[in-house]
Amino acid sequence: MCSAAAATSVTKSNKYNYETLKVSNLTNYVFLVEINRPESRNAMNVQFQEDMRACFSELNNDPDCRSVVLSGSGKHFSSGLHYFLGFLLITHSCLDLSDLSFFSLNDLEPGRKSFALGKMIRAFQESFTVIEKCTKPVISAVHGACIGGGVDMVCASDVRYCSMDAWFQIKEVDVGLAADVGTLQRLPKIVGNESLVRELCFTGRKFLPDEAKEFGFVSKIFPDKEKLLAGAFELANVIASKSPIAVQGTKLGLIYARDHSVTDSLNQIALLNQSLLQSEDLIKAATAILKKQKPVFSKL
Ligand SMILES: CC/C=C\C=C\CC(=O)SCCNC(=O)CCNC(=O)[C@H](O)C(C)(C)COP(=O)(O)OP(=O)(O)OC[C@H]1O[C@@H](n2cnc3c(N)ncnc32)[C@H](O)[C@@H]1OP(=O)(O)O
Repeated sequence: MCSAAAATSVTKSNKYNYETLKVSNLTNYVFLVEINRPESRNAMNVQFQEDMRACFSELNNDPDCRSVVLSGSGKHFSSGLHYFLGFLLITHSCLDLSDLSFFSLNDLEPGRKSFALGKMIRAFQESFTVIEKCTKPVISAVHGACIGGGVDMVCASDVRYCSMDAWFQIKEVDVGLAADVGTLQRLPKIVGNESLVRELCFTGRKFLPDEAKEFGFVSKIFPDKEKLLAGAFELANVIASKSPIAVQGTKLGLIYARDHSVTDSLNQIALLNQSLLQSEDLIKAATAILKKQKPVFSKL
């Protein structure tokens, strides 16, 4: 079993060097991504969004990565949207990423102001959608608070585990906005209980691990953060030991099926597998079963 302490930091290479994320390469193709702004309880700022987009696109292309554990450093998983960004939303100001100056959208006429806000929202959305676009399974390991943007983030991951001290809050209504970066779109499909989803989204009430597990938001609860990470790494290692062709084809199939009809999804998987069934991984897996050996799959 892997521990957080056994993680090898890969920040020495330029590849995974981020201001707001700490990326470590665990053994056997497993990566750990930690939101690394503990002083603000991992609040999500503009730099964080940029780092997320870059990091998950890199992980997606990295043949040495087969599964990812997503965690938060310090006391909480994430306090959600950074206060300052909330303030910018209220004042309708924008950060110009080319020269890091602020400009007021209020100087724009309504049509242009509306397009500028749309662009900003889509950039926010993409910083979590990259988790879904990454074909390597992502396991969220939540401890402490997981608020607003934190819930949006874990909704985009493949598996959600938490520790006993975790709590969740879809807090957007309390800050005067309709959640617009993934919770309203993904949560109903995760939970399958529209009545409960609406209750949680309309009220912003906190929910705790036992309730989250009861309605299928998290699949396992661990006594503390250390055991949570150990459990998440154990799962990530099992996934990483399988054929990467099979695992990544499965993620593509599951996400497609979530968003399309059964007929369309059967067609999609037939088209995908008419290519993937020609992989050497099938022979390797079958031979290993017959010989009672552990298969070793090539990098993908
Ligand atoms: C990319 C995002 C896209 C979509 C966003 C969707 C909307 C939302 O996320 S709405 C939710 C907004 N978040 C909140 O309302 C949470 C506010 N924070 C808290 O409730 C608490 O801080 C806490 C997370 C429960 C943690 O409590 P505690 O452990 O007692 O720490 P504090 O003393 O409260 O805070 C320590 C330190 O962190 C700063 N901080 C906390 N949250 C944020 C934040 N969201 N943004 C910026 N900074 C934050 C807090 O100000 C403290 O700073 P000091 O300098 O030490 O005073």
